[in-house]
Amino acid sequence: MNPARIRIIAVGKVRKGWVGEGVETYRKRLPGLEIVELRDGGMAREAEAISAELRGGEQLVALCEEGQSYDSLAFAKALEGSGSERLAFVIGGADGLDPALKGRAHWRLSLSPMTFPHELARLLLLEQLYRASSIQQGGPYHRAGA
Ligand SMILES: C[S@@+](CC[C@H](N)C(=O)[O-])C[C@H]1O[C@@H](n2cnc3c(N)ncnc32)[C@H](O)[C@@H]1O
Repeated sequence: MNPARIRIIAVGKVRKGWVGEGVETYRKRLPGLEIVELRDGGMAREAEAISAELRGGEQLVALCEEGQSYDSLAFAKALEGSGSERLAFVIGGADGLDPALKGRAHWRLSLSPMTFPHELARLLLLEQLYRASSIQQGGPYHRAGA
């Protein structure tokens, strides 16, 4: 997996230091992956800002509880299957993502049926992206069931 074809577009800042540390740890392990932070300000405005941020040819992956869920091996495979497509993983703010935006997403991805604060969703997504990259490379990071 080439992390440079992945962007995370996230509404809201990471305010908790310990979450920020985790985000930075995994971001460094995924060189080239870009994180774009957008201001929070209501679902409709946020949806406009997200749409304006998306690049032509980039596939929108909306993070939402009700999306498709995977185990880590299947997620790694799904990412591999997306070939060289450029992916924008979009994380909503406190109000969540606009339903119309989710409706036009190429892929709706759930990290769990439970709801997480956006900061934790960012950290969990990064960790799973790193895990997927390690699985694809046959690295020792992923030990299923361990
Ligand atoms: C606090 S949550 C928003 C909750 C909001 N009440 C809702 O119904 O969407 C903030 C963002 O984190 C992400 N998120 C939270 N839990 C998630 C999960 N289990 N799977 C995927 N994304 C999640 C989503 O992008 C969501 O828009």
